[in-house]
Amino acid sequence: MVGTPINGRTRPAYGVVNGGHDLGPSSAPPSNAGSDYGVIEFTREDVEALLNEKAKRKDRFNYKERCENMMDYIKRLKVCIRWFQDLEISYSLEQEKLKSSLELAQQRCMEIELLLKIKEDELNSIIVEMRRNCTSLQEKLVKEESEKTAAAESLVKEREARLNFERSQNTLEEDLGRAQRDLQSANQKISSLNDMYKRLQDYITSLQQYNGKLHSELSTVETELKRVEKEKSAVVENLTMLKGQLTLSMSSQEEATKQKDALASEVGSLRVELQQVRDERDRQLSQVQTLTTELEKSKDSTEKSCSELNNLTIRTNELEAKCALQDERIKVLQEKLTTAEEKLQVSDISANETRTEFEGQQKLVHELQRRLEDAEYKVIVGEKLRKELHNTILELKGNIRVFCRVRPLLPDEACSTEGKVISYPTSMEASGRGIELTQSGQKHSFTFDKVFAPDALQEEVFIEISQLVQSALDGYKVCIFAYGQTGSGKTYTMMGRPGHPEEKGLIPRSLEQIFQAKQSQKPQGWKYEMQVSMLEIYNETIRDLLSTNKSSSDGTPTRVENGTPGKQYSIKHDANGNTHVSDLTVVDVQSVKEVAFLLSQAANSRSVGKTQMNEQSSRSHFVFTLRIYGVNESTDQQVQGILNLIDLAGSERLSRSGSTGDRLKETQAINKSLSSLSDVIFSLAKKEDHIPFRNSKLTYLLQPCLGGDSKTLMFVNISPDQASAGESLCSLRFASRVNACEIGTPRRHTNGRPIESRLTYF
Ligand SMILES: Nc1ncnc2c1ncn2[C@@H]1O[C@H](COP(=O)(O)OP(=O)(O)OP(=O)(O)O)[C@@H](O)[C@H]1O
Repeated sequence: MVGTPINGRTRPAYGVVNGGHDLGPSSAPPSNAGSDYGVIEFTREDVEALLNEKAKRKDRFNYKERCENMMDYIKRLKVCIRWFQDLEISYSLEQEKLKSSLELAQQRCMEIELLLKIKEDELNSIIVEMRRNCTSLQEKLVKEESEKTAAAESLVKEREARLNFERSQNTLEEDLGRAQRDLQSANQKISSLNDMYKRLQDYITSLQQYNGKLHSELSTVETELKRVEKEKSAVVENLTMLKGQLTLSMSSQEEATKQKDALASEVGSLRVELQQVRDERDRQLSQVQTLTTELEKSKDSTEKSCSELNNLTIRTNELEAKCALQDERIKVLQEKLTTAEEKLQVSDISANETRTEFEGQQKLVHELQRRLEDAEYKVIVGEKLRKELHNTILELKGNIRVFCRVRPLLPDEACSTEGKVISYPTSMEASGRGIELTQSGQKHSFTFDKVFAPDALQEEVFIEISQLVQSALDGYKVCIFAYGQTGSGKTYTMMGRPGHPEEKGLIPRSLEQIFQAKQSQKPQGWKYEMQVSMLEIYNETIRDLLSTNKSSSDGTPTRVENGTPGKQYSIKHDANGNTHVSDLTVVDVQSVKEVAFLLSQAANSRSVGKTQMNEQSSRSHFVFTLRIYGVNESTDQQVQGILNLIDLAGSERLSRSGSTGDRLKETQAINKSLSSLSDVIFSLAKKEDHIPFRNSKLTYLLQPCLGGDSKTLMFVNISPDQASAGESLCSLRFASRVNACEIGTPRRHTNGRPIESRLTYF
């Protein structure tokens, strides 16, 4: 029997006992059997070794040994039995152990099965859960996938957007770069502008210096001019004397020339005569010769003709005598000719002398005239340059220009016995620009851009503003307004005296200049369109002076209601600084005549009335606007200019004017609007943040001229009489404030068509 492995070990093989005989005494117990037989390993090899031993010892069998061996063998068998018994016990123990462990294992198995079941249930539930999860996950997955697709799409979009963004970022970066470059260039420009500003300031200073120099040059030129004029008068005197001498010498020269001509003709005739005599003589001589030859021939041939010969001799003698006589005559004539020729030479010399003297004098006169013209030209050029520089300085400064005009004393004022109120400084600096007003013994001095004394003619005044008027044609906004106390000459300055063409004012003269320029610029391709509007502000209400829609008079003999009754004309300024007055009549004009007609129509419609201060006092502010639109067809240039000419109502003191009723209301409205004007001017002069343009219709209308980019000129009209000294001083003070106002640099308007032709640009 072969043992089966238990617990990894080979089970011991039990010896086979064949009736007790088969087992010899040599059969020894297993070698490894312990004395205590605790655990004995009795393997198959041990059994086989025992059997082999038995076989070997068969031959040498003997009983004793066999007994001993048997005994030994039995002993060993006993040991083996005991071992087997122990083994059995241990096996049973083991078996029990195994049983118990099997039971335990079974229990464990059951437990495990139970556990497994639980686990299976758990697993099932988990699986169910998992399936559910799986389904939800699948749903989620589907959702996720759709989301993913959406996300992918949005990613694509995002990418595109990102690309776009990157592109826009790039463009933005480029823009940024450009902007930075622009900024840099702007900074450079700013710095260059600053430099330019500094340079301009230097230029202004140098211009001022130059102006001063020009003034001094002007004075030297003037002294030079005076000297030249003196020289001129001396030269003119000299010239007159020389002219007398020249006339004398010319007459004597003429006589001598006549004598010479007579002598020359006499000499000519004598020469002809002499020639004739010579020819006669030659003819006679040839005759004599032929006769002599004939005579000799006839001498030889015949003596018959002695008588003939005698005759011939006589004739010959006669002819010879004649010849001698003629020779003498020739000699006399030749002498005469020589003396005549000598005389002629003398008269030629004297004529030459006179001519050279005359030519010398003429040269001197020409030289002096040229010098005079040069000096005059220099004076004109110097004055023009001074004006231009002055204008440039003012334009650079951006100031409102102020001209002061003092009117002459009126007949009822002339009787004033008190001292002179107005005087004019004669110093070089202030000449033509300064004015002094004396009030209560105190002298107040003012300087303006130009001061016109009472004797200044309308034409002289206009010459000073003609350049400014021209600017309107060149595309500038120009505003000229007259300010002053009532009766100080504002209307006279702006409109002139009606019915006296030589005293016409700035408005008609400006229009003449503009229309002349319009004509003269035609050959250069310029075409102009002009529009006129006229309004007045009466008692803070705008009235359209060109409106054909008039109602009847309001009771005042000279005042007529204009425009639609009760119509409110509103003033608006657009972004370009143009002013629009709603519904105002705008008339296209082609000639001065048309404008003159409109002016007379407006003058008839104006609010004027008699006051204590002025027989014909303007009771409103009059605003004349000429809008000019020019286009050059050859160069495609466009200009848009505006000329505003304003005759303000006169300021007056209620105490002096003695106004009542309507006049009082008018006076109050006038004073209020003029006081708003002075508020605006003061705010501008102080460079305040808020300028109260809206405080009156007048200031709101004038806003672009006072606070914008137009070329503005104010006339301050002054009355020279003693009684008006207070008002004159106020006007002068106000004017000097105006003069100090900076309104910005005038800007030329060179593009864009005046589309809204029915609106008034101011
Ligand atoms: N430079 C001048 N030469 C001659 N006369 C003048 C001059 N200036 C004004 N006058 C005369 O003075 C008078 C008053 O002038 P004007 O009417 O122009 O004053 P005004 O300032 O317009 O007055 P108001 O504000 O009351 O209308 C008129 O008779 C006018 O002819």
